[in-house]
Amino acid sequence: APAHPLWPEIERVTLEQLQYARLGVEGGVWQLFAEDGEMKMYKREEEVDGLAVDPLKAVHTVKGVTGREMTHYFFSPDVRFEWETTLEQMKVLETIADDTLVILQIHKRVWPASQRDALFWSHVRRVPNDTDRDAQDIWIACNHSTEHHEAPSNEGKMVRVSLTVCLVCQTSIEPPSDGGPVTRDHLTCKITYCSVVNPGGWVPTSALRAVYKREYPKFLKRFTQYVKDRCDKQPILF
Ligand SMILES: CCCCCc1ccc(-c2ccc(S(=O)(=O)CCO)cc2)cc1/C=C\c1ccccn1
Repeated sequence: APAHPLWPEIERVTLEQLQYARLGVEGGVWQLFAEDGEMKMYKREEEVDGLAVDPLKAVHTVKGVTGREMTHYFFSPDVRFEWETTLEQMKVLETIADDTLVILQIHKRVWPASQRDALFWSHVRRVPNDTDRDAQDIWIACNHSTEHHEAPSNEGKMVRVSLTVCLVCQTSIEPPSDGGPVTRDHLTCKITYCSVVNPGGWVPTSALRAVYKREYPKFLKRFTQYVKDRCDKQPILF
């Protein structure tokens, strides 16, 4: 593993997020707040210092793509503006490895809040499926707030959010009964998207909850559709 000061934290948080994502939404602590076809979005209403920091967990089933493809396009900064509609600026501050970056994002101002930015490391990895031999490997992409000497301190101009986000994908293949080649019609990708975003500064709780209720379903629908469109008619990446 690369000898970078962030590496131990990247390793720990990525694996913690993997376990967290794999916990179901049973137990009655999660509130279903949006549903669209296969996509189900849950939240927990929590406040930290009077700020709503509502953990979110979404589950979705997407046909015709693999977990490697889904997490690749989630991780790749080159395509982020094609699906992330609330992004205004993005800069890769450091390339730690080909699967690990430090990114600064400035998001569009969301009325009535002041404009926010997010500074985080981003990591993607394949996790061998230790429980089920003939299942495909699991892929996880994880974004977690960090400090970085290259990031502007932007006194007073921008409020910095802190976030931990993961996208965990499990691909399954239903091989064709006629023994023919596996095509995208035989692929199903089960995804779990988890996010905890601390808005970093005062936002009226009702306004923040309205933003999340509007933006998260839109975001996940748009992102997964983007990946389906990109992968259509392309060779499958397992
Ligand atoms: C009023 C509060 C404004 C919040 C501004 C804001 C901060 C952070 C973020 C955000 C959302 C998803 C990620 S990610 O999953 O890592 C993918 C890479 O971009 C990183 C950052 C968004 C948004 C603003 C809107 C918003 C809120 C949810 C969902 C979608 N948009």
